[in-house]
Order: sequence, then C-alpha cells, then structure tokens
Amino acid sequence: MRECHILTPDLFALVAPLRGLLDALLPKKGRADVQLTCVDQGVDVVLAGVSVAGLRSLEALTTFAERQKLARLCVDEGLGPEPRWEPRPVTITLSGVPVPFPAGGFLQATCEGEAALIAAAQAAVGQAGTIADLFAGLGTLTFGLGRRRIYAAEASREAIAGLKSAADAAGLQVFADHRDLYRRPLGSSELDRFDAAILDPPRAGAREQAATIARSTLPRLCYISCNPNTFARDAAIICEGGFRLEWVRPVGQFRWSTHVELAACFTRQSG
Ligand SMILES: C[S@@+](CC[C@H](N)C(=O)[O-])C[C@H]1O[C@@H](n2cnc3c(N)ncnc32)[C@H](O)[C@@H]1O
Repeated sequence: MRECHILTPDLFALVAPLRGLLDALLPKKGRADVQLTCVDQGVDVVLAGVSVAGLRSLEALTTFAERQKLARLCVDEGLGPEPRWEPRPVTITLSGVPVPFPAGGFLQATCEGEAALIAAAQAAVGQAGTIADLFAGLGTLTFGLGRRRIYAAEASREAIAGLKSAADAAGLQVFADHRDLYRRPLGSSELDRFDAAILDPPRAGAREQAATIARSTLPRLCYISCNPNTFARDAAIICEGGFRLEWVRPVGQFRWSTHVELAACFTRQSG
C-alpha cells in the first residue's frame, strides 16, 4: 500500500514504519493484524498475531513506540491487547468529554460520520429530558446529547466503566449499566419511564429489544444501524407495535465501500 485516500494522514504515515517493525518481529512470510486509532494523545496501535519473545523484540517494540511518539502500543498474543507502551493514560474526547479509551474499543469510523449521527440522534429525540441510550459503547451519543438525564446500557465492561468515570468527572446525570441487551433487553415497563430511547446495536440488530420497545409506551425512538437488513427486520417489529417511521438519514461514513450507516426516527402514534 503506497497511497490511501481513506486513512487519515497521521495513520497512513505509520504504514511504512510498521512494515519495518513487523519485518523485525515476524518470521519470513508471517502475517499480523494491525489496528490503528486516532486518540487524544496521538495514535493507539494494537498488534495481533506477533509474539514478542526475548530482549531484542521487546527493544524493537519500545524503540518503535518512542520514535513514532505513539499514544500507546499494545500486543495481543491471544489473551487480549496488553499495553507495552503507554506514557500517559489514553483518552478519546467525545463531544468535549474525555473518556478513557480501552485498546481496540469501538468508535464511529470518522469524525464526520460521528457528527452526522449525533446530529440525527439530537433531531430524533427532540426535547426529551430522560433518555435511554442502548448499546451505548463509550458514550458517543450519550455525551452528544448534552446535559440531560441519561441511562446508558452496554455489554462491554471496559467501555461502560470508561463512560461512567467520564460522566462522573464531567458532573453529568448519567446512569451507566453493564448489561447484555440480547439476553436481558429492557422490559416494556422499564422503557415506559423514558421520554425517548436510542438504539445503536451491532450489525446483528436488536430483535429482542425491538420487541419490548414495540410493547412499551415509549413516545420517541432513534435507531442507528450499520446494517439495513437487520434494521428493516427490527423496524417492522417496531412499527407493528404502533410506531411510525418519520424519517431515515443515510450516513456514508465507510468511504469507498458499499456499507452505509443510517439513522432513523420513530414516533408513537397517539390514539
Ligand atoms: C455500533 S456500536 C455503538 C456504540 C455507541 N453507540 C457509539 O456510537 O459509539 C454497538 C455497541 O454495542 C455493544 N454490544 C454488543 N453486543 C451487545 C449486547 N449483547 N448488549 C449490549 N451491548 C452490546 C458493543 O460493545 C458496541 O459498543
């Protein structure tokens, strides 16, 4: 890869140096996976499929991290990413709130896509004061909604712990819940307490959660999806429960690919 129109320049600048590092760490024709993320302190790197055995490899790794001024360098040798270099705690700032960033954590693919999705979520929930953010991740949408009462549910322990500590430090009214929404979706009586909900599931969608939303009295729903097929399946369940699909906004954040993200607004029909 000599040229890339998708990667940001800071990430692309690391491609050639990384090739040199991997030459030193891998056997001939070996392969590794590299994950790069732009964070507040610079670039966060996760290497998987390499084995860092012996002083030489360790020195190659730390020299690389220091020279490239990395924010963090983790190696995943099969048991999850382990930091080998992290001069300062790594954070990602979401709508002005610095959130501890776990290695390999989920973020929207681009800043522009993130901004478009936050704007859509704001438009869909309107003036709602008490909101459930379901599949909240590190809080991209939670923090994008400003100072409201928010219940945020997420299955990744590290992500929800980061969201909670960031919300507490910023003095926000956020209740963070470590919860598997496939096994334990919010029940309809739990949902009835909210003025609006946001649903932002993985590609598999949220069939179980859509079913309880359909049975609730929730007045407004924002559904963000990276898979139009599972979105269509869940939207049908939601509409059968008395919601109306007000609008759908496609967000093309996966540039030069056929993937498309979307944001949709549902409101419950009264009477
Ligand atoms: C598409 S991401 C959205 C995250 C966040 N809303 C954002 O915009 O950054 C989906 C999130 O669902 C979480 N997730 C996956 N399976 C889950 C489950 N069974 N219950 C709750 N959360 C889950 C993932 O960890 C991930 O953070």
